[in-house]
Amino acid sequence: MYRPVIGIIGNHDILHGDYPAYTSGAMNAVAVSQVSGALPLVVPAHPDLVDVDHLADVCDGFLFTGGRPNVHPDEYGHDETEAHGAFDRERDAIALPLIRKCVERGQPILGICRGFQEIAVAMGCTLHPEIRDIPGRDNHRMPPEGSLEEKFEMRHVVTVEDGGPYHRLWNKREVMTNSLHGQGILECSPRIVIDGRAPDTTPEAIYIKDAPGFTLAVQWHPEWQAGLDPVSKPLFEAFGDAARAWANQSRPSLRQSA
Ligand SMILES: N[C@@H](CCC(=O)NCCCC(=O)O)C(=O)O
Repeated sequence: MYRPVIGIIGNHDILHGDYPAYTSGAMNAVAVSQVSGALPLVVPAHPDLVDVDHLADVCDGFLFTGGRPNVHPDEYGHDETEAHGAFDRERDAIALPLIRKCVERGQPILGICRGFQEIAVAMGCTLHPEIRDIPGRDNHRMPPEGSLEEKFEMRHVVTVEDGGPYHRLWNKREVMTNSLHGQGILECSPRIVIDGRAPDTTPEAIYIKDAPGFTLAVQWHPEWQAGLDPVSKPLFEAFGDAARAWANQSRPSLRQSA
């Protein structure tokens, strides 16, 4: 079976105190390779190094991963405040136009956490820098200390719409998810459908209205134990199927030679 190429849009990082690197958590690559059945390609998301049109032609789909830096509020018309924390302007400069390009041409995208927020902003939503400060909302951040198991522990239910794409994927309307974010969607744009919410109403699962391709994005981290988790596995499998279908349609010669 042809393994489509999935570009992984990760982060600009500093390793060992001073060594600049373009990184993505290993669990993203594992999920893409072993669950989506695709070739994972980590992309250095910097406009001096890659261009969006070239990337879109090289890859069959894109995973927009989690990442601690926040989308810069300039991208949705808000002023920068201390609560916004750190940024990755270079990733913003690649991710947002790439999302718009993929949506326009029907190329599959999957958004995780920061990636979910990028997809929302690229389609016109605004973000709140710290959703736990909104009255009635819970703290969705990960515990500051603890093992990976503790950080990625299941924390709350997400309820999805009856008959929507997530309901069809899981054949159930309530699923348990982890939670490792501080920001969240504040004002939703007409292009984004909020399909799933946490019990405190925080948007957790979205897709893009009238998009010709796969555009699912979740605020939690399905890459955690993606091959075992009954919620993550169908999500990554469906993403891989969509990327394979894109490759079949856009690059049949590559597929036949594989
Ligand atoms: N910065 C955003 C997004 C949070 C997010 O993606 N967290 C993942 C952290 C894991 C990692 O470093 O990859 C927010 O806080 O809302």
